[in-house]
Amino acid sequence: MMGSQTHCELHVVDFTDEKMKPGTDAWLSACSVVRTALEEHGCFVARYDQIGKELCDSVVFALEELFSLPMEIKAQKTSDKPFHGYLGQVSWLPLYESLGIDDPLTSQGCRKFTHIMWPEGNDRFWFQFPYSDSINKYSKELGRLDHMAKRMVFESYDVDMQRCDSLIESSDYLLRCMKYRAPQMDENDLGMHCHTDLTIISIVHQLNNLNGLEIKLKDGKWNGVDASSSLFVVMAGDALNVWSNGRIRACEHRVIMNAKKNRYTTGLFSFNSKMMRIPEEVVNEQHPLRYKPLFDHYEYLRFYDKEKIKESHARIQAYCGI
Ligand SMILES: O=C(O)CCC(=O)C(=O)O
Ligand SMILES: [Fe+2]
Repeated sequence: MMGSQTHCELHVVDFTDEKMKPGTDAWLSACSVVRTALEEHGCFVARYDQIGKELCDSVVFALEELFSLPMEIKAQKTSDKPFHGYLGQVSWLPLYESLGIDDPLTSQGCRKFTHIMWPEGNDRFWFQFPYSDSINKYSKELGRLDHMAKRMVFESYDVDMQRCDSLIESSDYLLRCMKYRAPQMDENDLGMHCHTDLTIISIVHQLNNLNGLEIKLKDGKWNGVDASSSLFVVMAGDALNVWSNGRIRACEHRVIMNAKKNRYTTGLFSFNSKMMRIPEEVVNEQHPLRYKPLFDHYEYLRFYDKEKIKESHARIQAYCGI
């Protein structure tokens, strides 16, 4: 599965630009790039330097410790929602392991997770120098990027900013932490099969600078994304496809493990805790209403759990198509 290119075919939005604030020309033109990118490929690459190498290193160190815990301990992180708990030792994804941290933008969320992994009250790992609060700090910065991306999407379709604020306020977050070990001689290089996420937006970061994430472009070609501490892939999930009345594509992506070392990635996943309504601004003559106008995100997750429909279009259509 060789031959994918770097991120050059994907749209890049530069959040390191000081002028990137609502109301500026830089912001306005970014809004239009974001909309084009999401309609074409379901994602864009964000250049964002608020996290920095040092914080990344400390999160990598934290994940190394976390995944080196015994399997029985990791398996204690369970959840009634798909992909929120521990996943590992999956026969068809032998390289892959993941753990979800609920509510990672708050220090209580991070602490609660710590207590599941270290029930003796071993806060040493999270709260002592040099990793003190690093996961929380890291997640909060990703959260800021998530909010900016959502504002840009709403603005690009001329949807009221108050409705964006209320969507953001009712967003639940999950930090998925992932580890892929290097394949052995007799194993293939598939880290994660092609899929779309069930989220509103997922922000994926190749944390320890090892490539592997590939995006399926509009024309069906696979496009690799360069790993860097300052590059983040902002992907539309199924719920954003529904919100946009099908105009934004849910991003199809996969992971090919060509690294010889353990690869660590994170994804900040957002879900809507309240009913989401398709805004009338995205419905018009050329784009007649495709889905039932009220979308219950957690019911959709339960539907996925029950029906296990792999293909994104078929899944969304079966759940809320009209
Ligand atoms: O690890 C990656 O690069 C992507 C992971 C992913 O797609 C997911 O967890 O949904
Ligand atoms: Fe994904």
